[in-house]
Amino acid sequence: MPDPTAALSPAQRATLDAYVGELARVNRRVNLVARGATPGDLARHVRHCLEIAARPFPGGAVVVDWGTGGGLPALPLAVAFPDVRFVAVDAVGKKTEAVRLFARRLGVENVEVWNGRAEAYDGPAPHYAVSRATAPLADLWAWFDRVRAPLSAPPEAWAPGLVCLKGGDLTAEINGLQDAFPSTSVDVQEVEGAGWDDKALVHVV
Ligand SMILES: C[S@@+](CC[C@H](N)C(=O)[O-])C[C@H]1O[C@@H](n2cnc3c(N)ncnc32)[C@H](O)[C@@H]1O
Repeated sequence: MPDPTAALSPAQRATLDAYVGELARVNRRVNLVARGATPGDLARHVRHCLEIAARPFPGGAVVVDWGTGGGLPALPLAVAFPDVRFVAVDAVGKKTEAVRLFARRLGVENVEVWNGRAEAYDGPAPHYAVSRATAPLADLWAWFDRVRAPLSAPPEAWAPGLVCLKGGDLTAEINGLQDAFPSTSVDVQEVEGAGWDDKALVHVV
C-alpha cells in the first residue's frame, strides 16, 4: 500500500510529531501505549494508524474510535481529516482525559472524547467505527451496529462501516462476526506492520 503519510502537509506532520512528544511524556505516568515505548516506537504506532487513511471519510461524517487508549487511531486520523468529526471512546477515564488534553494542546478541534464502555455508548451517532487492538470483530461490529447512523458516501471514500487494524489469524474472528451478523461482508488488506502483529486493515460493511 502507498505511504499513508504522503498526502499530509508540513503543518499536519508537525502536529503529529507534537502528538508523539505528548504521548511519550504522558505515557510515563498513564499507561497509554506499551510501557517503555520510545519516541521512535510511538511514531511507528502513529504511522500504523494512518494506514486507515488509505481511503478518506466524507467531510462531516462522525467516526467513533472504540477503545482509543491514548488516542490511537482517532487522533492521527483527526489530524489527517480535519473536516471529519472523531469521537474517541475508552472505558478508562485517565485515558480519555489524556486524549482531551492532547487535542487541546495540539489544537485539534475535531476530536472529542466519550468515557465509558462502548456497549453503553450514547454519544453522537456514528457513520463509521475505527479501532485498533481493542476487541474481536463481532464485538466491534455489535457496538457500532447498535448506534450507527446512515450515510451515503462517495465512491472514493470508505463505504460506511467498521475500519480497523488487526493482527494474527483472522479466520476465527471473521467466522464469529459472520455467525452473529450473517449479512456483514469483510474485506482484508495486508498493510505494513510496525514491528508487531497488527498487519491487516479490515473493512466490515
Ligand atoms: C490494547 S488498548 C489499545 C488502545 C489503542 N487503540 C491503541 O491502539 O493503542 C485497548 C483499549 O480499549 C479499551 N477498551 C477495551 N474494552 C473496552 C470497552 N468495552 N469499552 C471501552 N473501551 C474499552 C481499554 O481501556 C484500552 O484502553
